[in-house]
Amino acid sequence: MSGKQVMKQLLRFLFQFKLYLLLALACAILSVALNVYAPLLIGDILDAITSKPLSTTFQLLCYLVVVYLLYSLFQWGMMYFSNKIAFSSSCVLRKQLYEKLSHLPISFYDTNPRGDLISRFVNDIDYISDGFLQGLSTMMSGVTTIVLAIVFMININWIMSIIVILSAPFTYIVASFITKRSQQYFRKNANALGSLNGFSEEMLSGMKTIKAYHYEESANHTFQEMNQTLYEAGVKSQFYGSLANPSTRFVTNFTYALTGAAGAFLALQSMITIGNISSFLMYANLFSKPFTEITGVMTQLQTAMASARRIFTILDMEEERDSGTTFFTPTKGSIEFSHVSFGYDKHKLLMKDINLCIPAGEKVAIVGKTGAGKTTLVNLLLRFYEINQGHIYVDGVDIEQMSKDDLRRSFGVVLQDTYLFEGTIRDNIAYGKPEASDEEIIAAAKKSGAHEFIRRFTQGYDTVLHTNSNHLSSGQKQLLSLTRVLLMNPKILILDEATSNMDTMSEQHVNQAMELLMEGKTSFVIAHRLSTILDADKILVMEHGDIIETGNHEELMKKQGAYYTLFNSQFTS
Ligand SMILES: Nc1ncnc2c1ncn2[C@@H]1O[C@H](COP(=O)(O)OP(=O)(O)OP(=O)(O)O)[C@@H](O)[C@H]1O
Repeated sequence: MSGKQVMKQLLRFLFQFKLYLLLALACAILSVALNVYAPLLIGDILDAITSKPLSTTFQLLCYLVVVYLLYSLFQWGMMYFSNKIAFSSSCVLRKQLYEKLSHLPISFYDTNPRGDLISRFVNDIDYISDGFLQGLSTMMSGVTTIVLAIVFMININWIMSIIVILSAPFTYIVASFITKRSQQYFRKNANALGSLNGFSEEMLSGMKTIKAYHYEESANHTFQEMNQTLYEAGVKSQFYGSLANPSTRFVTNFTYALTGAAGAFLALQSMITIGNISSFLMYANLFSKPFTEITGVMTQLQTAMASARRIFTILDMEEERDSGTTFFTPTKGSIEFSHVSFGYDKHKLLMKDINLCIPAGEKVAIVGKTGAGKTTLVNLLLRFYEINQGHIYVDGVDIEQMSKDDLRRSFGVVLQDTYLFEGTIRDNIAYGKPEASDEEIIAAAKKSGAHEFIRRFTQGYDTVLHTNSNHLSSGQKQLLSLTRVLLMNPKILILDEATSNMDTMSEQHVNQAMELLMEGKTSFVIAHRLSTILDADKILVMEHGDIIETGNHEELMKKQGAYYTLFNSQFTS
C-alpha cells in the first residue's frame, strides 16, 4: 500500500465522524480567531496607554479578558471533539479488525503470527488514535492560525508580512526533507514491534518445550536480535523525527529576528507605530508557531500512518469465500468426494482426483503415516480451505452451496488439542448450543462420563476455566470436549486422535464416551493407534495426499498392502 492509498483510506474512514470533525473544526476556527484577535487588542491597549483616557484602556482590557475566556472555551471544545474522534475511531477500527479477522480464511493464520496480530490490535490502533488526537487538533488550529495571521499581518504592514510569508516555504522544505527520511524508519519500527510481539507470544506459550530442549539460549539470542532491530529502528525514527522541530524552529527564529529589524527600520521612518510592531511580532510568532507544532506532531502522524498501513492491509484482505446461500441442515449425514483436487500451494497439488462415498451412519477411520493428508481431508470437509477442483457433497448437497455456518454446525469436532474458553465448565459445554438448559448439560455430561469429575469440584459446573487451564487433565479436557459435541448432537463427527496422549484409564473413559457419541452418526476418526478402529466400517489408508486403500480391517489385512504393513509395524514393535 502506497502512502497516498493509506491517506485516502484514512480520510474515507474519518468521513464517518464528519459531525465531530465539523464541530472540532468550528471550535478550532473560533478559538484561533480569538487568539489571533488578541494581539490586535494588546497593540490597541499599548497605544491607548499613551494617547487615550484611562477608561478606554480599562474597557479594552475587559474585552481582552472576555476574548481569552472564550478562547479557552473553544480550545476545550476542540480538544473534546478531537478526543471523541480519536477514541471513536480506535473503537470502530478494533471492531472492524476483529470482525475481519473472524472472516479471514484459516490459511491467513498459517502465515501470520498471533503476536503480530495482537500488536496490530493493541499498539497500532493506539498509535493511530494518538496520532489523530495530536495531529488533528494541531492541524486544524494550525491551518486556521496561519490563514488568520496572514490576514491580520497584511492589515498591519504588508512589507513586513512579505518577509514572514516568504519564510514559510523554507520551513516546509526543511520539515518535508526530514519527514521523508524518517518515514521508512517508522514503518520498520511498527513491523519490528509486531515481529517481536509474535516471537514473544510463541516463546511464552511454548515455554515447556523451550526448557525441555534447552532452547533458552537460542531463543534468548533470537529475542535479543529482534529487540536490537526494534531498538535501532526506534532510535533512527526518533532521531529523524526529533530533528524536524528544532530545524524548523531555527528557520522561524531567524525570520523573527529579520522581521524585528525591518519593523525597527520602518518605525524610524514613522511608517508604523510601536503598538503595531508589537502586534505584528505577535502575529509573526503566531504564524510561525503552527509550522513548528505541525512538524512536532509529524513524528506521531508518521507512526500513525505506518500503523494505519498495517491495519488497512488486513482490512483490505479477501475474506473467506462463502458463496453458499442454501439453508440446509443435514438429516442423514452421507458424504461424497467427487474428483477432488487440492493443494495448500495452488501450484502444488497435495490431493489429486479424490473420489469417496460414505453412506450415512458409517464409522470411517482415516489412517496413514504422519503428513499423509489425514487432517487435510477433514479440513476440506469443514471448508477450512477451498478445494481446487471437484465437489464435496453432504446429503447430496454441494458444500459450496451451503453457508459455512450451516455446514460447520452440522459437524461435531473433537480435536487432539482440546481448546477451553474463558468461562465456567457450563459455558464450555454449552459453547455449541448456548440455549441448552442445565438439565440438558448435566444429562450430556452424565452420558460422556464427565459428570463424575465435574461434581468433585467445589463449584461444580460453575467452576471457572481459563484458556490455558491446568486444573484439568488431558482426559478430562477431552471428556468436556466430547460432552460439548454430545450436547450439540450433530449428524457428522470428526474425532482427531482424541486419545493419543492419555493414560489407559482415561483412554477407556474417553473411548466409551466416543462410542456413545458415534452411535447412529457418520463419523471420521483419525487414529494413530490402529487398535481403536478395528470395528470401523471403512478404513481409508492415505499416503502423500492420496487414498491408496479402502476397506474394513479384515479386507485390508487380506490385501497385505499398505494397511497390513502399517498394522503389523504397530503390533510387532
Ligand atoms: N497449513 C498448511 N500449509 C501448508 N502445508 C500444509 C499445511 N498443513 C499441512 N500441510 C502439509 O500437507 C501435508 C499433509 O498434512 P496433514 O496435516 O494433512 O497430514 P496428517 O496425515 O494429518 O499428519 P499427522 O498424522 O502428522 O497429523 C503435509 O505434507 C503437511 O506438511
